[in-house]
Amino acid sequence: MDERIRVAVLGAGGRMGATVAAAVEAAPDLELVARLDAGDDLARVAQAGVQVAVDFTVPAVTEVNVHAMVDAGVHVVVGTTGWDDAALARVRDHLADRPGVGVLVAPNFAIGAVLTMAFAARAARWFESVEIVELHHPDKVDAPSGTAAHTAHGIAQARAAAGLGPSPDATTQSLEGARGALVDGVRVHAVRLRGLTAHEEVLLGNPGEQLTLRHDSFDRTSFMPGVLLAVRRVGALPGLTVGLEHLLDL
Ligand SMILES: NC(=O)C1=CN([C@@H]2O[C@H](COP(=O)(O)OP(=O)(O)OC[C@H]3O[C@@H](n4cnc5c(N)ncnc54)[C@H](OP(=O)(O)O)[C@@H]3O)[C@@H](O)[C@H]2O)C=CC1
Ligand SMILES: O=C(O)C1=N[C@H](C(=O)O)C[C@H](O)C1
Repeated sequence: MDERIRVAVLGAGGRMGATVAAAVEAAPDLELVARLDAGDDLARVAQAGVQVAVDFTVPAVTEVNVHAMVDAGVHVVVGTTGWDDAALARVRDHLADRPGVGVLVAPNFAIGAVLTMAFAARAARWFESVEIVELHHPDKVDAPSGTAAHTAHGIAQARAAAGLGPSPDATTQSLEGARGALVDGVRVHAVRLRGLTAHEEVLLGNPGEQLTLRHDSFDRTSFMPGVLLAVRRVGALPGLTVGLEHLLDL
């Protein structure tokens, strides 16, 4: 009997979807049984006997896809960005009615990026100032990146737990946007530049010193070990899991 996990890729024609499809095809314990793109009927997933669907689509459709997969009893690994607390809460509620089904949403599957987020949260309480710069290819549709938002969230939680207020900033006059966007009270700056793939810097400052944490994804293959790990593990993680860090024993 074939024991391979039956996988579907949603957004299979996209930059990430095509890379994931190739990685699944190359994995001996996984079987790619469906590739879907915009306009394809999601019912094809259930018809193909899919066990795990991987969603790398666009922020506007990813939540609809996840609810459809959960209704079909299919576990889901989500890399698409654009998720906010309200959307995650709706998925959590939905999963309460579907015991045994797992959904894992991760803003970044690159191991180094996950570690950068963890290190940033760990370091945050020791620094007076912090700002995030994320740098991406210019075909990206959302800003700031999901990774930067997740990084800011972890830093904000750590600073709040340590009783730290906002980073000092005497700016009273500025052009709109010059100081970036505030995400959970943390300044985030988004760069879009041809030649880049996916990069992030976390700048932490104290009087007389600075710590810079930087991660670079030079190629989309950097995300594949994390995606495949999630595909293999999501079936044993009922309910909603947010972030690959929960699978890395950090
Ligand atoms: N978590 C992580 O580690 C990473 C996350 N990402 C995120 O993944 C997402 C995709 O990125 P990327 O691959 O670069 O984007 P692309 O635009 O290259 O790919 C998106 C794909 O989704 C397709 N699509 C659109 N609507 C649907 C639908 N309803 N059902 C199925 N497919 C659909 C698009 O088709 P069409 O073009 O025909 O509309 C396109 O092929 C983004 O949110 C990005 O931020 C990216 C890299 C890593
Ligand atoms: O669109 C991308 O390319 C990426 N998107 C994710 C994000 O928004 O954080 C992950 C990675 O940065 C690449």
